[in-house]
Amino acid sequence: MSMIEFHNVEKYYGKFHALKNINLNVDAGETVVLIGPSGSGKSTLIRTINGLDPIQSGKLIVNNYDLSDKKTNINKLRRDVGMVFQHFNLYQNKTVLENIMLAPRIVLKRPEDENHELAMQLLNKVGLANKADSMPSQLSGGQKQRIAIARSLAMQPKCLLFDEPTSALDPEMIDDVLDVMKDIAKNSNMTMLVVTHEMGFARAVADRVIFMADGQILEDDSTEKFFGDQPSTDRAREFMSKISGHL
Ligand SMILES: Nc1ncnc2c1ncn2[C@@H]1O[C@H](COP(=O)(O)OP(=O)(O)OP(=O)(O)O)[C@@H](O)[C@H]1O
Repeated sequence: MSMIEFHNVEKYYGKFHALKNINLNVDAGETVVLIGPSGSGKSTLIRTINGLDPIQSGKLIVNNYDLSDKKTNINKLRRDVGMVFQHFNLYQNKTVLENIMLAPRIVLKRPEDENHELAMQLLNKVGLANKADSMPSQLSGGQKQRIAIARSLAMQPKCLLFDEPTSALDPEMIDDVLDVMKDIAKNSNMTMLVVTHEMGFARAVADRVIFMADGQILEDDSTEKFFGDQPSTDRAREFMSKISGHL
């Protein structure tokens, strides 16, 4: 079953053509990694999926919601499609536990004891149960990102979008965050779309790798093909050789 379908999608920022004729299908439960040079449209593409960036033409269906139709209730869609950002976006004046419990309480009306129990389970899952009563400012970047992931998971979404979740982190923090993401990819049925330069993560858990350049999808390959054979386009081969230090 498809979770995400792009049909001939075009996106402009003013006159700038940011997404060009995007056709993409992601099945429920798939883990897909998006790579490509800076400015190629990766963030724009995943931000269209939960309606953060509107599209101008084509058809975009996410979890059976039609994002090409302006009447679609985006807030309902966002209950099922979570997003983890590069800069965490935690509520600074709320404790870690409150950060995780707030949206399920307000949006899902989850009963308080159940909400608390699930939040604590998620804190355990990301290895930060001892930080429940801390404020975000007391955490390292890697810890903040693990809390942001736990907060997204608390909504029990069907799909999670990650926009360069480790790019703002010190190198020694990155693996802790990637381990949490690998665990989700391996042990849940969630659909995951991840913009990242972490090729080790892509090799370990991605079903597919998508390479973008200049607002277009140039490669959409199985992980085995992308890393096993050479990518088929010159642009992707050139990109991979530039980042080979990270492999
Ligand atoms: N709000 C905006 N208004 C105008 N132009 C934008 C806006 N957001 C992005 N762009 C432009 O769209 C292009 C694609 O940006 P996007 O952030 O999607 O690229 P990216 O592949 O995610 O890059 P990076 O890896 O650097 O984050 C860039 O040229 C960028 O300058």
